[in-house]
Amino acid sequence: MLLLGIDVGTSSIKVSVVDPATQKTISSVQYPETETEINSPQPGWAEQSPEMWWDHVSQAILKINALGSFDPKDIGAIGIAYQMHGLVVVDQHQQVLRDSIIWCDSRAVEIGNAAFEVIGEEKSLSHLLNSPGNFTASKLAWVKENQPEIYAKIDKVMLPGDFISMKLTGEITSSPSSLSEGIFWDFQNEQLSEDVLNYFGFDKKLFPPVRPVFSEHGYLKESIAELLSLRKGIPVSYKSGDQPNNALSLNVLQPGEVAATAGTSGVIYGVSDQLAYDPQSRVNTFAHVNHSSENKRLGVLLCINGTGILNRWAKNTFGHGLSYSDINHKAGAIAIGSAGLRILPFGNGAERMLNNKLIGAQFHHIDLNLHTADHIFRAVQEGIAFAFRYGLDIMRENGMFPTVIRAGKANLFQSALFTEAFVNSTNVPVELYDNDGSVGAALGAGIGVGVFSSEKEAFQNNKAIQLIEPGKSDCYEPVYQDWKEILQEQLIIK
Ligand SMILES: Nc1ncnc2c1ncn2[C@@H]1O[C@H](COP(=O)(O)OP(=O)(O)O)[C@@H](O)[C@H]1O
Ligand SMILES: O=C(CO)[C@@H](O)[C@H](O)COP(=O)(O)O
Repeated sequence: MLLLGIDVGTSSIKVSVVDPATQKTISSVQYPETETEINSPQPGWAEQSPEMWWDHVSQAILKINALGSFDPKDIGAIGIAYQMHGLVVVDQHQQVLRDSIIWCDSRAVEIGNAAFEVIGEEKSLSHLLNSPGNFTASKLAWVKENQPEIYAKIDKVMLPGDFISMKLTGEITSSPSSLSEGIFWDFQNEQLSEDVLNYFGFDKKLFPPVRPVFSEHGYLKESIAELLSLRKGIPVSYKSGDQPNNALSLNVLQPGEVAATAGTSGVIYGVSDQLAYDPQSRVNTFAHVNHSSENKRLGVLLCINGTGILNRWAKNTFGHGLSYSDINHKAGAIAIGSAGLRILPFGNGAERMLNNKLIGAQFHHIDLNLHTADHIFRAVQEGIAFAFRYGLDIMRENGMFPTVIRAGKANLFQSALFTEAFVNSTNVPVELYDNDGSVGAALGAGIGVGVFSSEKEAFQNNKAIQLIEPGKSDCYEPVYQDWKEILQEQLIIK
C-alpha cells in the first residue's frame, strides 16, 4: 500500500506519494509551476477560490500519476495539509458560496477585538487560548454582518483542508485542531465554544462533526476515483493545518521541540504540554496534531505573514527573469547589513506579532548612489530573518527557549544566506531535513489508517541533513538592533 499526501499551500499545491514500508518518497510534484496569486479586492483583503485549489489538487494528482513511478491503484490512504485559518462556506449542495477569506486577510481585526472585549479577556485566553483576533470565527462574523444573503445560505463552515476532503469524499468533518485554529474550540470544556457561538450568533448546525486528526474523515467517491485513476473507497485519514503538519513532518511532537517554515508566511512552532497563551495574542496557541484531553500537546505558533511573499515580490519586481537561486547568489555577494538598507517585511496583512497592526512592507535608508537590486535582495532576506528574531523574543517572553529549531530544506531555507541570517540573528542552531509538507501529510495518512503504530515510527528514518550553527551573531546583532529601532518607530507612528 502507498500513501498520498496533499499540501494546499498559499502559493501552490504539492503532492507526494510515499512508501510506508521504507518511509521513502517515491515522487513529488508541485502544481502550478508558477506561484498562485492572492486576490485583493480591497486593500488588506486576501481571497482565493476554493474551486481553484481543487482544480490544482486534481491537476497535481494527475501530474504525479503521469510520472509512471507507481501504480495509482496502490494508493491506500490520503492525508491533507492546508493553509490555516481560511474560511470556506458551502450550501446544502456542497456548492461554494463565496471565495475563501484566507489567513492573511485583515478585514476582521476589529470584529475580533470587539469579541475579545465582550467575551472577556480572561475567559477568552483561558478557554480559547487566544483572542478571537483575525481568525476564522471573526471572518465568518464579517460575512454574517456584511453579506447576510450569503450567510443565510450557509450549510457548513470549514477550513481549506476540510473543503479538499469534501471534494474527494463528499463528507465534511472537522477536528479539535482545525476548530482551534478557527477560534471555535473551548479547551477547558473540550467542545465547540459556546461563548464564541453565542457572541457571534452562529448556529451549531453550521459546524461539521468533530473527529480526531488521525482518523477516517471520509472515503474516496467513485466519480473522483475515476477522474484521478485512484481506487474508490480509500480513506482520507489525516487532515491538519500546514504548520502543525510541518511540525509533524519534522518529528516535532513533544514539549520543548520546535519547528520553523519560511514559505509565503514564516512560522516558528513550539510544542507545549500547557494550556499556555500570550496575554496579547501576539503568538497563538492551537491544538497540535497529537493533542488529547489526557495528553495535552499544544502548538505555540509565531506567524509572520510577510515572509516568502516579500522575497517573491522582490524577485518579480527587481529580478528581471532571475531564479531564486540566482538571487540568493547575488545577495550572498553583499556584506552583512546590506550597506545600511533596511527592509520591514510586513506587507501581507495585519501582523499578529505586531498586535494585528498593518504597517506595510517598508524600505528604509535607500542610498541612490550606493544600493543596487542585489542590496535589495539581501536586505529582504535579512529583514525577514530579523522579523523571526523579533517574534522569537516574544516566544521567549512566554517561556519558550528553543535550543535547536528544525526546518525542511524548502522555501527560504533553501537560501544559505537566509538560513545564516536566521541562525545568527536568533542565536539558535537550525537542523535542516530533506522533506516537505506533502510528505508529512502522506505519513500522517499512514498514522491515521494504522500502518504505523505511532507518530515516532512514521518518522523514524527522518534524519537531519545539515546543522547550521551561529558563528556570526556579533555581526548580525547591531544590524538587528538598528532594524528593530526602525520597526519600533513605525509602530509608534501607526
Ligand atoms: N530557492 C529558493 N531560495 C529562496 N527562497 C525560495 C526558494 N524557493 C522558494 N523560495 C521562497 O519560498 C516561497 C514559497 O514557499 P512554499 O513553502 O512553497 O509556499 P506556500 O506553502 O506558502 O505555498 C516563495 O515565495 C519564495 O519566496
Ligand atoms: O496563518 C498561518 C499560520 O498560523 C500561515 O502559516 C498559513 O497557514 C499559511 O501558510 P503558508 O501558505 O505560508 O504555508
